[in-house]
Amino acid sequence: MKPTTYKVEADILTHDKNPYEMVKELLKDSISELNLSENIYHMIKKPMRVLEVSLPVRMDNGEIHNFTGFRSQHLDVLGPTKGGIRFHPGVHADEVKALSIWMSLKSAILDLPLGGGKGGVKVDPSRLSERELEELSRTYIRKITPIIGPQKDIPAPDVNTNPTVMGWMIDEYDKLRGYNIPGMLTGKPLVIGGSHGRLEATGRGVVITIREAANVVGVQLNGASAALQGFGNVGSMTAKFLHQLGVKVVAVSDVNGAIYKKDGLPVPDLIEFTSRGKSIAEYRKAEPIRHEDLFRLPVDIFVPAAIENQITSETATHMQVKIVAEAANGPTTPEGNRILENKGVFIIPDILCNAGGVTVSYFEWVQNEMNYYWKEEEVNQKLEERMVEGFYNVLKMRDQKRVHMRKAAYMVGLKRIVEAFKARGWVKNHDLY
Ligand SMILES: NC(=O)C1=CN([C@@H]2O[C@H](COP(=O)(O)OP(=O)(O)OC[C@H]3O[C@@H](n4cnc5c(N)ncnc54)[C@H](O)[C@@H]3O)[C@@H](O)[C@H]2O)C=CC1
Ligand SMILES: O=C(O)CCC(=O)C(=O)O
Repeated sequence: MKPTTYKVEADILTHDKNPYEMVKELLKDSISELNLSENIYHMIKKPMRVLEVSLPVRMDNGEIHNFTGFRSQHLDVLGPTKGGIRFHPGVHADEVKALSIWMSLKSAILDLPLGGGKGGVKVDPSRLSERELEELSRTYIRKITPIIGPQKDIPAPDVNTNPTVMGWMIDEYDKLRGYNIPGMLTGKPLVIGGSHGRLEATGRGVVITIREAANVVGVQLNGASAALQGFGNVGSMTAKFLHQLGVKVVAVSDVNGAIYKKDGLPVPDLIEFTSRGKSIAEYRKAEPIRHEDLFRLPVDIFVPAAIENQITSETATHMQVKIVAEAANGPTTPEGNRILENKGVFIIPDILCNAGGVTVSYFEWVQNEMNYYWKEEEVNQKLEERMVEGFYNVLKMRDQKRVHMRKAAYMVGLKRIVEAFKARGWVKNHDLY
């Protein structure tokens, strides 16, 4: 029976797990490592604009439920702000603020002419009918229309949103504007201006960074083992490309359960299974394990591909891995990070690791703007070049400054942003040191 109340989880905002507090600490540290003044921290710590919207939706039972949504636009010094929209019960203002800051850094590391934005609606979409979901998606885009646009702020998919949702959203925007504006959001279905390769892009980019990290660490990928948390767009595509490189994906999970197979899961079969709307917990060709066991497996590569705050002081203590590839945004708490760094784990930080998504979104937007479309090989080749260049820019910073990969990634992103501040005259030389 359909629930008639739409109660969502309480905010879990202890200070050390609040992603906005986490990202501010990291910004402060990295700015000081670059010997830049606190002026830069003060300019960058707050999003330039955060909009909160009320989203009344008539539910199938006739009642009106008023959901809450947000859009945070962090910084447009490098170009229009850009970033996904998530539908999740845990969405809150500080989460979208942090996610928008990560988007600014991500685009800066990959040398994209974009700033950072992010949006979200506090909702459990699994409780909505398709009609309710469509109405919510259209209502959300109407409410944020005054602040978005192809030269202002360009949304895209994130957790629990996908090309179908993007299709409804762009249709609503086009109706309001009176003509079609394909570059207004990315991650669209191909037939209405999406890009080849966008669906796979984040996972493909994650695996490019894993391949390069494996070279640095000395892990032979053919025959190596991996465990993944989350099997949605990013997790499943990461599994697919790891499998293609000969990596044994021994364990995966989703929100409902986790499974294990010592000799490696049949990844293509699992992707086919979950694409039919089934959950990992229902897959019978592998052994069910507990969520927490996923973190205890001795594997070469661990990929968090779900939500924030999963690698914590509790879980990191048990991890026995060589590489952590942060496919999710903000999956590691500061304490979890310290534990992994002390163990000598090579961490590919989120703002580098998962940047393939926004990179191909940028390519989609470019194709929309010129109204000329590339073949998939061209998109993938351009993605490969950007990811490899981003990876080695961060590695170089790590080696020059003798810092860990996360701080190095922040430093690469911040350096570019500060250059843009200078170029626009937002800061003068005396503000910098
Ligand atoms: N979709 C994209 O292009 C990009 C996504 N990301 C990040 O990647 C992560 C995953 O995003 P998507 O794959 O797009 O979302 P999705 O909605 O397609 O999949 C999320 C997956 O995580 C699972 N999950 C949620 N909570 C979990 C938990 N507590 N334990 C285990 N599994 C859990 C869900 O069941 C689902 O399998 C997010 O952090 C997102 O911000 C980052 C860059 C781009
Ligand atoms: O594709 C995009 O524009 C944004 C993807 C995103 O939300 C992310 O990288 O976290």
